[in-house]
Amino acid sequence: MLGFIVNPVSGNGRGLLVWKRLEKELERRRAIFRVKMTTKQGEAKKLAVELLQKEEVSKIIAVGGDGTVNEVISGMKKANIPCIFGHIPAGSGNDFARGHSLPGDPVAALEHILSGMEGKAIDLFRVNGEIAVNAVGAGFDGEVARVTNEAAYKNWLNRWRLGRMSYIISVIRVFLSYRTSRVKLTVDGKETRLEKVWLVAVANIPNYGGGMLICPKAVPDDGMAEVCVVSNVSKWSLIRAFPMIFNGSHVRHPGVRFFRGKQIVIEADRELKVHVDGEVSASTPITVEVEPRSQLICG
Ligand SMILES: Nc1ncnc2c1ncn2[C@@H]1O[C@H](COP(=O)(O)OP(=O)(O)OP(=O)(O)O)[C@@H](O)[C@H]1O
Repeated sequence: MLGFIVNPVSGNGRGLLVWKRLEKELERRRAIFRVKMTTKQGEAKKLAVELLQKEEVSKIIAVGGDGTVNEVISGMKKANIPCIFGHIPAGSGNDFARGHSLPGDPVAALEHILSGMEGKAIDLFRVNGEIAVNAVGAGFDGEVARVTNEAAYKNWLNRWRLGRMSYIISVIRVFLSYRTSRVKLTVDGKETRLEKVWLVAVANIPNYGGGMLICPKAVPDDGMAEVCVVSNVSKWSLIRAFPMIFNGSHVRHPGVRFFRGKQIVIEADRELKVHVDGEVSASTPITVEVEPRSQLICG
């Protein structure tokens, strides 16, 4: 049996519309399924645990965006009952879907899940005990995630289906006031001292923040995390270089450095906000550990 967890508010309401289409399609195919709708933040994790413990599901499918993907996989790991994860993208960013080349159209994505193929194993990260599926970011982008979450304009813009706009406003607000920091980065025991750091991103897939290619060489099943550091760049040089991140050409910029490893420790001279798959959850210091090929996905 298939278990669906739907975030109806993902993608500014797209989650619910996508589910209505899928429900019709599942009924037409006489598929046997259970569905659970989230009613608040964080609930998808609990629902995944319930589906695994109380129903005999062979696959759990998250309908929503990257926040929902994170919560559902976190629940699956918490329940510790092996099960294949499937995803139907209905969020605003959908980095997981892009990073794993999943179909964007909901019915095509369902077809893909129903096709019965064996799951493929992907790496997960553990960040101070919590699960990360796509990426973790400390510094500038952690602060952007915090400001967006707390902003009064977020709900207002969401109501008008302009969720992306609130993110852009937050980027500009944080950019104007952001102070860089000193960071000690330890990758598999090897320390590097970094000055004037804007951000440290640790990625499992190349895609980031809904369309950026922060770590173009990240591979989701190689047992390694790819680390991108942006440091020693002035504000104006950063503005000029920013568009390069959309096609991955920032890799040649002198202010951008990459590292790779299985265990990444980020410490800073002040507390830096950290986002995990786009949701603010921690502050530095953090330890990111790769859990190699620890989740099966329909991919
Ligand atoms: N019923 C609900 N009401 C309010 N928030 C919810 C509800 N259900 C889930 N959430 C929260 O909505 C947030 C956003 O969900 P999600 O990330 O799936 O969508 P998105 O932000 O539109 O997409 P993306 O992350 O791909 O940009 C998550 O933090 C989740 O916990």
